[in-house]
Amino acid sequence: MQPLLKVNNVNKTYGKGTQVFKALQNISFTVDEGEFIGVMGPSGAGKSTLLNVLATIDNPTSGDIFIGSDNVAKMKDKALADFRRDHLGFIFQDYNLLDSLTVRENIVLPLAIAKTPVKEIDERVNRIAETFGIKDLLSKYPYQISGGQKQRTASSRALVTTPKIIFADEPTGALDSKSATDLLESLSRLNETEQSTIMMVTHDAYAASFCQRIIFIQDGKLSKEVMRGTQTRKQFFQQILQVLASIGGEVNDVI
Ligand SMILES: Nc1ncnc2c1ncn2[C@@H]1O[C@H](COP(=O)(O)OP(=O)(O)OP(=O)(O)O)[C@@H](O)[C@H]1O
Repeated sequence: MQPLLKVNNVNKTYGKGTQVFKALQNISFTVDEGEFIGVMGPSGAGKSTLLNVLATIDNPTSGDIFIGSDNVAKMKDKALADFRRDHLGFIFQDYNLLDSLTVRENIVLPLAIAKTPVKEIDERVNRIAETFGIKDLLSKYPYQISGGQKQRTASSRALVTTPKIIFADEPTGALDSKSATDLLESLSRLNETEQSTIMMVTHDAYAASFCQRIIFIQDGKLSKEVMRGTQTRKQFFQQILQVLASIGGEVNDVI
């Protein structure tokens, strides 16, 4: 597998003068194409900051971030906005759906902006709605569907443009356990069948156990890394709990 994401010596500081706070310090790692990688760590460790910097939502203070052959850390605003629209997908905890649009219209939005032909739009929407199990909901409005269904709609919208990489920040944070499992299984399936590259921040060991690899952040630095390898998901879950206990992260002991 080729590295798709290359992070070299990334630093992020907030504030100025004596008020400087180092949220990320010398972060370096790579993510292969087709990997499903998790980011974990104690509250305030820098997980969301890292995701936001990699996802071009925030600028690093220094360092390089290659997505494919493009160094997004050095890109200017206009090029960055185009790159974000054309190559990146986002899933947030609070869905960010537009209430005045149907489920279908919400999913179609990024394709319509990219002026995709109608026939192709129909094919793509049907396929992604099938993957996320929301085909019967396409004509409903966000207020008519559950939180889990909203998140599967938001995930469909993030993936319908077949982005190079999907960034998910606590995507199961607001979901009940059944809805969380449905979402995580859909993401895993997509990762396996379409080789989608997914990076997910989560504080939840159960959600993390669906990943192939987890990197742990502590005080803005990379501290540990674990691979699922040939372990079952339950064995991986136990391993993640052990690492969390050793670094003082939150432990969410459900399976
Ligand atoms: N805009 C900002 N200005 C100053 N400090 C910030 C800013 N954003 C984040 N921080 C600080 O940077 C550190 C990392 O924050 P971040 O949100 O990345 O942590 P996290 O690991 O995602 O935490 P949580 O699990 O609680 O969401 C925290 O100490 C936070 O207070």
